[in-house]
Amino acid sequence: MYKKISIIGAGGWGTALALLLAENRTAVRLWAHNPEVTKELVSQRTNEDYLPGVRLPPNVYATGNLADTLDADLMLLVPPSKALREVCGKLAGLGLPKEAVIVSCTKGLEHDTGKLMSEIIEEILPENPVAVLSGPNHAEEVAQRIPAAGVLGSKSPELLEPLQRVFSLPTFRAYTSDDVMGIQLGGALKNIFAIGAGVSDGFNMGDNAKAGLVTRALAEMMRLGIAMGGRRETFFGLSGVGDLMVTCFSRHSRNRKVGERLGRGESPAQIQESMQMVAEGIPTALSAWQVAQKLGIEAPITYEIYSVLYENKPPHEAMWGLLGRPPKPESDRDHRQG
Ligand SMILES: NC(=O)c1ccc[n+]([C@@H]2O[C@H](COP(=O)([O-])OP(=O)(O)OC[C@H]3O[C@@H](n4cnc5c(N)ncnc54)[C@H](O)[C@@H]3O)[C@@H](O)[C@H]2O)c1
Ligand SMILES: O=P(O)(O)OC[C@H](O)CO
Repeated sequence: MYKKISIIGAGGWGTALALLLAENRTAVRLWAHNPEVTKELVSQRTNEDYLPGVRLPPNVYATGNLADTLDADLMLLVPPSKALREVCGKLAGLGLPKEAVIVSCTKGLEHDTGKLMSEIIEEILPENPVAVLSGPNHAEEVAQRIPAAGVLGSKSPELLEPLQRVFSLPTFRAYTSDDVMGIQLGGALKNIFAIGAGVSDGFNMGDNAKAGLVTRALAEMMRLGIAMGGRRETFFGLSGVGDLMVTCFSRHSRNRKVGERLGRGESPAQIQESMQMVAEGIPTALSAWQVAQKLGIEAPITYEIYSVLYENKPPHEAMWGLLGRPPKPESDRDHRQG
């Protein structure tokens, strides 16, 4: 069992994971990027801006000094995806021991390279064993010990059993998989579709429209995800359809809320300026559209969300763009075409 756990990133998810893993009575170090957050975590034991209503237990030590986190046998990386490369670079520069097992809990796809988080970690910290955690896990519920399930993935099977033991807690059920790409692709791509589901909510379009959109989103997630190296069955699991459902339907989802605000008439710039928390669907829409073009995969929902976010396309035009596509069979004979 891991004895020294460090969590890099004290946003909502990093903080919820600290509360969860502290139940094992293990020492947990929680690193915050923002000095104000560190101050509050240390002095008040709370994180009101990112995860209101929780209190850190005594075995969680908050720090703003990354060097304090290096003495760890298990390190969870939970920064926003756009900061992961920078965080890994800092850990490498500080000499993170190569024995430390790294678990990426971040959901995203890098701009221009199209790399998943595990690929960035392996590039910068090539000697550390790497795993990922994904699934339908809103921090707000996990922190309140409302039951949830997630999936741990690694290419190294020997990592999975000890990780599963650490993450198996009374209110958290951890599954395992060797499809590291598929798990991360589900977790990254669903955020784009949750923005679309939110637009549908913002338009008050009704339950039929949203169910239709989310179902076609699953087909698109699979087309793109399989072309990028994920396995078909993984997209029917917790990190695929499971996370797609929770993010498209939950009142907690930041991505769904971004879409809802777009549907109600706010601009992408207005929304981003007023949002402190990360909505990964915004950067991922650009990365995924870049990848879809490169691989020649038809990705109409991704394209419409990308156009709304990056090309000032009005959301109602995006919606009509999707409804007005040429008729086609429901199942894709050629998985590249939508
Ligand atoms: N919140 C959830 O329910 C949840 C659940 C599963 C996965 N995730 C994923 O976890 C990742 C983090 O999300 P979150 O919800 O914890 O974020 P958040 O929006 O709650 O907080 C973002 C955090 O990132 C920090 N940050 C900003 N710039 C940084 C930088 N350059 N370097 C390091 N840290 C920086 C901020 O200070 C803040 O603490 C995302 O990829 C998200 O998709 C979130
Ligand atoms: O609040 P969101 O939209 O960032 O989603 C958080 C998690 O990824 C849900 O599993």
